Amino acid sequence: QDANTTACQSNLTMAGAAPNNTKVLILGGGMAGVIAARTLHEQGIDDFVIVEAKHVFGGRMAQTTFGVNGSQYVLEKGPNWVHGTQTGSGPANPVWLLAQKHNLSMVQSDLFSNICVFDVYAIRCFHLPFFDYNGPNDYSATFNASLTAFNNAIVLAGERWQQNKTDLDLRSAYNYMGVAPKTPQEQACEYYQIDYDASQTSTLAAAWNYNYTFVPEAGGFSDVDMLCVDQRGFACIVQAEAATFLNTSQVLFNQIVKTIQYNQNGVTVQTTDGYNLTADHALVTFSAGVLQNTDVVFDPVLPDWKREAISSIEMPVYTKIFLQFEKKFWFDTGVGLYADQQRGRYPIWESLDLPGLFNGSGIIFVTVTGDYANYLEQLNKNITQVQLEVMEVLRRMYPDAPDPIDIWLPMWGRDPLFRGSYSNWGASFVPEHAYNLSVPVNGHLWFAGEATSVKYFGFLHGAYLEGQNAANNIAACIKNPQRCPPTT
Ligand SMILES: Cc1cc2nc3c(=O)[nH]c(=O)nc-3n(C[C@H](O)[C@H](O)[C@H](O)COP(=O)(O)OP(=O)(O)OC[C@H]3O[C@@H](n4cnc5c(N)ncnc54)[C@H](O)[C@@H]3O)c2cc1C
Repeated sequence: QDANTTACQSNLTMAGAAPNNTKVLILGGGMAGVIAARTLHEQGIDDFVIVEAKHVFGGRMAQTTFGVNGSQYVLEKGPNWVHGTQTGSGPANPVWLLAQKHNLSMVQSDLFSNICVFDVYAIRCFHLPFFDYNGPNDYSATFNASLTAFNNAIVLAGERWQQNKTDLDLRSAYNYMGVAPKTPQEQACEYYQIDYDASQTSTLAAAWNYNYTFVPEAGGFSDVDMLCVDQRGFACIVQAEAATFLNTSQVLFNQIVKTIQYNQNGVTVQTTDGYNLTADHALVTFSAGVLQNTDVVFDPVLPDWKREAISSIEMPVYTKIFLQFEKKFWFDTGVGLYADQQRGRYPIWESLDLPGLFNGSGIIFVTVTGDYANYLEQLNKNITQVQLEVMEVLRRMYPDAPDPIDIWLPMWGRDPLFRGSYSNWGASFVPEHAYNLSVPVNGHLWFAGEATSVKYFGFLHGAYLEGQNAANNIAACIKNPQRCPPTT
């Protein structure tokens, strides 16, 4: 564990004693779980315990210390951006507010064309360079056409939503609009707009996928993205927030929940260490990927409508592969796009060796998603093979590229605490599924997390708002039984 992270978490690195009986068990200490706990506290309810498998808060907000001795940096293996900030006096992204409260170091980046760096003189923006398997190739016109097609698909999705029409997957929406990316360059551009964000191939991503976060007119925040470069780690904002209101007796770290028994009176949770925790209510904040697998057993099994909703959401993998070189030899922009003959093969390259970021670090990372990320997980950390493939691509972009001095990648799909990176609506995931994901079972078993957010699924702010909302509902039920959900 990084010393920096421990500092963010203050005295909460100690696990508390197992409680006998509490009003609420909060299962999972990611963004949703910690904000749910804070909300209960704000509501005057402190009789709760957070049960977390790891020994720190943050969940998918997790970092690694990467690089050779003497040149190491704390990098984010999970979320890196606050997506959407605030427009004028409109609603503010609560994660943006939390980041400011805890003085998180961030840099503004424009994922769709360039990255802007603030230095002492000015704001400087750099433009996206393009490559394919023959080296540099300026297909910026194709990129712009692809951006227009994507924006048109979003408008179309919004119109269909307003008219109560069924969702279209993006492939169908593109066909409908007469857009059919065929060449490697066209497909790389399409990948940049779709798969890079939704972590899934365009045939599976729902067309109304992006309507809220970036669009203030639709109730979202703004189209500004802020990249976290804080060496305490992005998770610091959750850990430092937890330290403002929690005490050690409200936290049980290093406990993996194995079984959740529930009935019309309450909930009993068993952990792999043999703890039996009882409570009036339990709030499950585990990822959709965890719930789709058998890592946690519900007794009795969850009702059909709940299992259908959990099974219907996509939980694809998004993998960043970090590389460090003796010194930088690549583009001066934030992002470079590579078009391979195989769609999705090492397409998005992001430089961290920039003024305002980690200048002089020699670090670049390449992101793969969906099927290709699954393939990398099948290689099971065969880093030699990954390096061979990545370098084959990088040398198509830069024939004289030397070997890296360090390389690392996480395994989100294989991790039993996550089983994927973040949720995404497939075209067969209908609004009723979204509603059913968050609806409590038997009046005592509650659900929250990024996946239960209809407007902001996949995002940190979705997890934040869902944790807050569920805790407010639990508090209302505790204070007034007439406001409890039905027990059937
Ligand atoms: C690679 C990647 C990139 C991302 N990029 C961004 C981004 O740039 N911006 C953005 O807004 N979002 C991004 N996200 C999504 C964001 O990370 C999530 O939306 C958010 O962190 C989810 O929070 P949560 O509380 O719902 O779930 P989690 O963070 O998954 O919290 C659940 C907690 O439950 C714990 N747990 C699981 N199983 C058990 C068990 N059996 N027993 C006990 N504890 C258990 C886990 O350890 C975890 O702490 C990214 C995610 C990934 C993986």
